[in-house]
Amino acid sequence: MERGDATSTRASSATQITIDRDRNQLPRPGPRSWFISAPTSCNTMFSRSLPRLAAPLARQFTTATPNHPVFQLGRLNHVAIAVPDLAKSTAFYKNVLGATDVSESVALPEHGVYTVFVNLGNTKIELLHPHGEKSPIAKFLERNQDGGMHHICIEVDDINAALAKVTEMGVRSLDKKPKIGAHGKPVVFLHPKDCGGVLVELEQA
Ligand SMILES: C[C@@H](C(=O)O)C(=O)SCCNC(=O)CCNC(=O)[C@H](O)C(C)(C)COP(=O)(O)OP(=O)(O)OC[C@H]1O[C@@H](n2cnc3c(N)ncnc32)[C@H](O)[C@@H]1OP(=O)(O)O
Repeated sequence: MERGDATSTRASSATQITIDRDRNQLPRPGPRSWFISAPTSCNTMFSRSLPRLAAPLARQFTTATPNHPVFQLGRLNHVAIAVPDLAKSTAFYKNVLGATDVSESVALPEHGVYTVFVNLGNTKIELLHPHGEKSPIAKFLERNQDGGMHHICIEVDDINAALAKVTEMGVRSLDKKPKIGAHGKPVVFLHPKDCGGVLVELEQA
């Protein structure tokens, strides 16, 4: 069922949600299931976005207990760009665009990348270059030989709560547990196919 079908199949949606809540479980993860499954934490948002739904259904949502801890989304930490030539791309931001706060190249073998951070003040650009033969960005660079935008990183205040919520809503994370990312803080990556075609990194701020 697509999001636009919600009002026309109101009765079946309500039944589904009630069954899921009563079993204390949510619908199985699957493509786009998080648009329609309305887990308990989104109940207020869901009911606001469909104000014409019957009032008893909205009240039923707001009294339910979330199955996961609550977390807050923060600012955009960085936009990562995979590049075939790290020195050349660093020079572009430094010498052509005039960036003044540019880090040295740092090897992160546990992530299979070298990174350079270009600090713009309001956010950062992370230049990524493959490190080692099993780099997770190698295939990406094979497909995008001039380089390209690889992921975005958004801060959260509680990475475990964020991971629990996205998992509950059917979004695949690429690791079962958070890893320590480029800033020495826990991170998780979310599958680009579940995030509108963009690889999304969440970082605990
Ligand atoms: C240091 C740290 C930090 O900032 O803290 C980092 O940056 S580490 C940065 C490097 N680490 C990571 O990226 C870790 C998470 N990444 C991964 O686990 C992987 O790279 C995946 C995202 C699962 C992709 O894996 P893999 O390349 O083996 O899969 P694949 O080539 O078969 O791709 C599967 C589908 O996803 C798409 N796809 C692959 N990478 C993508 C990306 N970056 N953005 C958007 N779409 C992407 C492909 O086009 C393909 O779509 P089609 O099927 O339609 O063709």
